[in-house]
Amino acid sequence: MLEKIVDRKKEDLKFFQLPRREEVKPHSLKQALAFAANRDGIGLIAEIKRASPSKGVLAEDLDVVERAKAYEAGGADAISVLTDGPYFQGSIMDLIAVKRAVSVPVLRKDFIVDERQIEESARIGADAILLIASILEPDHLKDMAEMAHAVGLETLVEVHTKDELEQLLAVYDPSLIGVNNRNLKTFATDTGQTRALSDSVPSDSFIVSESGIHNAEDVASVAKAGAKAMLIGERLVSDGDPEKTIPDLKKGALLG
Ligand SMILES: O=P(O)(O)OC[C@@H](O)[C@@H](O)c1c[nH]c2ccccc12
Repeated sequence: MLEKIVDRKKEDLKFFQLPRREEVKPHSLKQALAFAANRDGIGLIAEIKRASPSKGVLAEDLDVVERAKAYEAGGADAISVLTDGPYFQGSIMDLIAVKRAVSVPVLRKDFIVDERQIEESARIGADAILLIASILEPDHLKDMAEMAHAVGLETLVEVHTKDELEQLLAVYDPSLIGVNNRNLKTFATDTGQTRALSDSVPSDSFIVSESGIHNAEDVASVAKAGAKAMLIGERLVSDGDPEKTIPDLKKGALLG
């Protein structure tokens, strides 16, 4: 599946055009998450996605601006916006609209494989981008991260397995490491993955646990495993009252 997504991305990049630059104020993802980890025990990146390859349509008629404002009002420390069109029904317009509407940092979630997407991310006002270790060779990932930093973007580097993490750490030491709890072959999620990888993460890196977090027990488990932040999509995108759900989820960090 990941291969299919990346092939389609490369195909679409043949028609790439740079958007005009948004005049927006930058906000640091890392600072926001570190602040929240101290205050609440864990930081939260709340995600906006209409659909996903594993679950199909989650929220087709989603009003992304209204949802982003509700996330912010509920206490989300940052917002992630899926900008992939073919598989997640998102677009850079979603990110532009969200960034204009909130004052928490905004993460661009996409399949970044080409340096032009980095300049694009900076122009649309993203504060940070996701770089996925399973689609970029370690050296390439390092180059892309450095290019991103040079244009003022922060990076969240996502790994799925211990092997991937160790190969990456041999060449590059990211300060924000996302552990994806989703097995990309089966799509199954297991929050235990965060625990399985946390010992291999350098102590000065910040762990963001991603995927499959649905309730306060899941939050407690990833917090105990050493995650300083979590990325939650599905659970929040279809929630009737995210302003109430977000504080309830965060309380999980104080359990057990
Ligand atoms: O909806 P969930 O299970 O809460 O997961 C959110 C997020 O982790 C997931 O959307 C994600 C993690 N890594 C990605 C890479 C690309 C697209 C999406 C993702």
